[in-house]
Amino acid sequence: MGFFNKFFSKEKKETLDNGLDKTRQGMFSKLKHAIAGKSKIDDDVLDELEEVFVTSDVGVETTLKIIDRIQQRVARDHYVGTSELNDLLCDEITKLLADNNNADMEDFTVPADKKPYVIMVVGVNGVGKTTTIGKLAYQFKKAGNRVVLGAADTFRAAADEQLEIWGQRVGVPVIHHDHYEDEEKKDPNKHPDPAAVAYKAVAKAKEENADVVIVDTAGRLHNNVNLMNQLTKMKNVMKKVLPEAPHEILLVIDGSTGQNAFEQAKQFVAATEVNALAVTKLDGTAKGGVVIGISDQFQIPVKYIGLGEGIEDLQIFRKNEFVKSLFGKKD
Ligand SMILES: Nc1nc2c(ncn2[C@@H]2O[C@H](COP(=O)(O)OP(=O)(O)OP(=O)(O)O)[C@@H](O)[C@H]2O)c(=O)[nH]1
Repeated sequence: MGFFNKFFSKEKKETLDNGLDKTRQGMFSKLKHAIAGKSKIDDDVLDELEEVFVTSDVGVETTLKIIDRIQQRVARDHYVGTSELNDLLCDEITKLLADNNNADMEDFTVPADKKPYVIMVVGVNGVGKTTTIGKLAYQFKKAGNRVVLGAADTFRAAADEQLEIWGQRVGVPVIHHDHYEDEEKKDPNKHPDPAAVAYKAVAKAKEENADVVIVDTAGRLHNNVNLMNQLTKMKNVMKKVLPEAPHEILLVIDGSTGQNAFEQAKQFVAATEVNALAVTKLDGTAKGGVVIGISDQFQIPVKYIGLGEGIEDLQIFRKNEFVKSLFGKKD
């Protein structure tokens, strides 16, 4: 599908229920199988349950926590029938996620006392970084904010162009490196300094009294040290314009890669001070359980979830709604 068609062919945004369809169906069929012929939650059912969650990409540690909680409930309430399992799981997983103390965001607003609010977006190539930036810009603008984008992924020429298209689509300015519009200076072997773009973007946002500036970064460098050095340089340069910048380092991870998403998150969290997460591509995958594990394992809030390619297909992650949707519960 062409780049533009992705936006325009979508008539309405994905609902959470639609987006999580595959994950829900996958988990349900496994759960059904796990309790087939059983009326009571016993050790065998718990063993099966463990397998269901591990194979649904929830991750081993988080799975063990869930099983432990169910075990305690069963011990406390003596006889718990398998018919109650769904409610029990929904209840305990919601509580587990609430335990990490990360309050859900209310809406797409940025703190009024941090102006411009600087978001640096990190993640490996192809996870949906640029798309997430475009969707975020759309939501922030819709909420009445003035938005500036910074195309600081100077390692891939296409990244610039893609962000420019998003900027035009949303109607927000995109700050590029100096070579961007100067054909003569374009040299595929020379990468303009991403830190210079980050600086320009924050300076422009400050000058224009913008509310939020979202800065893209390169997805992959030759090694972790390089990546870390570059991200550090970008942060330091932004601080020259605004000492408290960046306020947010948003790591974008691809939920459809399941356990790989965990590994990516681990590496980035070790390399830089990630303080917010976005998990993309939850539509069309049965691996959505990974959000439960990620939310539990990293003491970093999952702020956003990507549920499709359209401009409106980014939602605020609300633990309660997410778990309810996953277990097919209606209010
Ligand atoms: N189904 C689905 N596709 C998505 C989602 N988010 C992004 N994509 C698609 O994933 C592909 C990669 O997205 P990009 O935004 O280009 O990824 P990136 O991380 O910026 O990657 P580079 O531009 O290669 O650095 C695109 O085809 C997007 O349309 C999502 O939530 N759901």
